[in-house]
Amino acid sequence: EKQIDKNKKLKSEECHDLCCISGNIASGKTTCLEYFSKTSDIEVLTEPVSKWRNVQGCNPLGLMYQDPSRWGLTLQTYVQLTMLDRHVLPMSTPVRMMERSIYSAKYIFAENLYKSGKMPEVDFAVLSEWFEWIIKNIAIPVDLIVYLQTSPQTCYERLKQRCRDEEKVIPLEYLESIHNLYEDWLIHHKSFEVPAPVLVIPADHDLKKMLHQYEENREKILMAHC
Ligand SMILES: Nc1ncnc2c1ncn2[C@@H]1O[C@H](COP(=O)(O)OP(=O)(O)O)[C@@H](O)[C@H]1O
Ligand SMILES: Cc1cn([C@H]2C[C@H](O)[C@@H](COP(=O)(O)O)O2)c(=O)[nH]c1=O
Repeated sequence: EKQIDKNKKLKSEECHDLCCISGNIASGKTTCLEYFSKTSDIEVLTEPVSKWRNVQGCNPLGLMYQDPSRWGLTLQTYVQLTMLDRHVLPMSTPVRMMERSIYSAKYIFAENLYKSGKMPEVDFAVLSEWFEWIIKNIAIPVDLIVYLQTSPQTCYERLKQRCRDEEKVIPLEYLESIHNLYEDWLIHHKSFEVPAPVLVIPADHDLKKMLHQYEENREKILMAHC
């Protein structure tokens, strides 16, 4: 009976659900979103990486990896803007799945640049003031964070296999830092406030096992808010 109620609610206009798929670089977020995009009544928003690689003919992602101290703020400001743009898009389906969020851009990537000494204090202060203003003045509801939990080594192998030009300079240590920041935030609750409940999915497995796990968690993911 509870199940029928949930299904009714899912179909009704009132029930909207935003689920953010989070995890390290090359952890399998896009692959996960592609899988769920085959479900009807779900809107899937992947990260606008193509914009980060090409804004009016410039490539802030590539520039950041070449010279993080000079271009970190430029990239993170643009990431913050494009994430915000995604968050405020009116929802046209009962469920939206989105790759990462404005929170992970700030709490993981900007934080990593700053903590590793690659973002100057003044840049981090300006970015932080922008971020604080946004989350104070604009509603950014998130109902569930799905954390694809991988080892940095797995991501390193998948990253090499995907072979994005800009990312060829990424060493394993970079993925380890990102991993530790994710773990401190979403698992150990040691750093920043977590804006929604977290569903942890172990994601070192092969694709077949991953798809099986997505099926097992389908209801939790798609009905987080209902
Ligand atoms: N479970 C998996 N096992 C092996 N390779 C995978 C798996 N999931 C994704 N991949 C591959 O790893 C690379 C990164 O996956 P992707 O979904 O683009 O990650 P993300 O969006 O998190 O950066 C891609 O080449 C993808 O085909
Ligand atoms: C959110 C965010 C991302 N990046 C970088 C990290 C990766 O190189 C790409 C995103 O790729 P993924 O395969 O989807 O993880 O963008 C960044 O530098 N800063 C950020 O805030």
